[in-house]
Amino acid sequence: MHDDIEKHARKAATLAIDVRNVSMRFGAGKTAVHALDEIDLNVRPGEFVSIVGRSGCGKSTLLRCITNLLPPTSGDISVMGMSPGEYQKDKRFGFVFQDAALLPWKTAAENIQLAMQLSRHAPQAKRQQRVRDLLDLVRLSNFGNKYPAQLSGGMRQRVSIARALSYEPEILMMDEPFGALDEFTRREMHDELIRIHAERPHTVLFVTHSLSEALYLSDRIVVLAARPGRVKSIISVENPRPKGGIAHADTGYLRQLAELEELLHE
Ligand SMILES: Nc1ncnc2c1ncn2[C@@H]1O[C@H](COP(=O)(O)OP(=O)(O)OP(=O)(O)O)[C@@H](O)[C@H]1O
Repeated sequence: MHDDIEKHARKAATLAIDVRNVSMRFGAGKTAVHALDEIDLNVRPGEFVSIVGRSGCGKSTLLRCITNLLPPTSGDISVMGMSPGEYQKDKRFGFVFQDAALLPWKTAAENIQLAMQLSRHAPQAKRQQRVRDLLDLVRLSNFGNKYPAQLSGGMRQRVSIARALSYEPEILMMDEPFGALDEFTRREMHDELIRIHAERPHTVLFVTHSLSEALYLSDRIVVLAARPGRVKSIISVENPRPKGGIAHADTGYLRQLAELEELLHE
């Protein structure tokens, strides 16, 4: 028994995110929505894991449960060995959403600086240098004094990524971050994200509707099925991004893409 507890503690400490048997039901009786059903998944530190599935299969609900925005109806979640509530209080997740949600009356640099100020992360004297470093990281060194309306959609998402990284989160939660971008900008952002992840390794949980995006970016892909939302399959990407990205025409990539398509449409 004691061994079991110790084994579990060791396992929990080595996982960034550990979701065990999590179910989520909204409402009660006949109108209840069974959004998540006995979900099991884990993410190792530094791993890039995507969640894909049709609209309504519970992707955002799962993210909300993990980040303490929503208590699951049953099951256990631990984040770096802590409950989501403890983790959020102690460390904070980095968030990037589809809408960059920048304050329009503040410049790119001020938006990043404000996030640092609110999280009381870096000492005030160091904040300006940190903002410059982050703008460099997302390749916007010359745009720090521009307002969101003066930036393209891709640039706004770069600011949003810099803002999320400003308080050095261990875990980045990305919910359809490139969903509103055109295909060219989206691909450019994929390579940017791969580069940023290589320069500043952190754990990423990434929600997307795009199978090709998931395959291009991830180490593993969790495929959710809908009604109720459950894990249908977890796929290890054969040639994951640290090896320098995958050509979109690579045969392994195309085979895994077809496998994912089949899983989602069967
Ligand atoms: N607060 C809520 N109250 C009631 N039902 C909810 C609530 N939030 C989500 N749901 C329901 O739970 C299910 C899962 O929703 P969720 O938003 O997690 O799906 P999703 O996979 O993120 O969808 P999409 O890809 O369209 O963003 C849906 O049927 C949705 O209507």
